[in-house]
Amino acid sequence: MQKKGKFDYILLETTGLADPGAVASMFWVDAELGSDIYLDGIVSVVDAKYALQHLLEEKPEGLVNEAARQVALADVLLINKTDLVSTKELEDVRSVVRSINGLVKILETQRSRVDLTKILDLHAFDSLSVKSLQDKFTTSNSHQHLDKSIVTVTFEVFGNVTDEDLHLFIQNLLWEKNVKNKSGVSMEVIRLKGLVALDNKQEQVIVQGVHELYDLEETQVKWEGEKLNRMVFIGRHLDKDILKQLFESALKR
Ligand SMILES: Nc1nc2c(ncn2[C@@H]2O[C@H](COP(=O)(O)OP(=O)(O)OP(=O)(O)O)[C@@H](O)[C@H]2O)c(=O)[nH]1
Repeated sequence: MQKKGKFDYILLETTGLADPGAVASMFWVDAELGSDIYLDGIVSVVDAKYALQHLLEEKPEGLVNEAARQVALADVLLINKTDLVSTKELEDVRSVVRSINGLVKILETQRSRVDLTKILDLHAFDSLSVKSLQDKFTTSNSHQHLDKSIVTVTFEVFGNVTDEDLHLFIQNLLWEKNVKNKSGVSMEVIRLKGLVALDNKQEQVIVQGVHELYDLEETQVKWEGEKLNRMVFIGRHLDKDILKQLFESALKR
């Protein structure tokens, strides 16, 4: 790529089978490194007609369903070709997408025609997303449609956590992968978002994670009243009760 001056925006289209998480991780640069580039957000497109077939396809043990992974990582999801399906079929696609990713913003399109302001400048990875995280947090937890499927798990817990205990909680999940579900299978977190209360900070802190990368960012928003930590996990083999218990035990007594 050669161009004088700065780019306004870089849109990177991956191949159909790509894992967007791996690509996103490369661009998710630490703000302190002073890079001009920041990761704005991940947009995925599914075809209304074939989405269910692809999303619900069971892959052999150990293999991931790429379509479901792309939905899991998306900040915005276009359900395209809505003219080719009935209202009921569209509703089914929407509900499966929602069960995989409880945070994603869904847009329904024909010929992928979309208002650009809805897919650019998302700020999905920075502290500006606090408001939207709060708004979205009302989403309920997904019920699993398949045992091995990707789901969204959310919970809220009052309290404070120390910096160290929060890092330990996240690292056990993302790095050590030693947090297991009730069947003894390690939980696999693909995307993580949270609003947390650190014991030594007045402001709300946002946690973001993609694959094994994660980041804590202090926001400008001060806590008011009781501090309610909100966590969202998207991944496989997740168990809400165990995750919540673990987070609770990380909180300061
Ligand atoms: N009926 C209908 N057809 C569409 C729509 N959007 C795209 N198509 C048609 O679908 C065909 C395939 O286009 P796409 O599915 O967009 O193909 P693509 O995503 O570029 O293909 P890959 O990158 O290989 O996945 C083309 O003939 C398009 O004109 C739509 O909303 N409705």
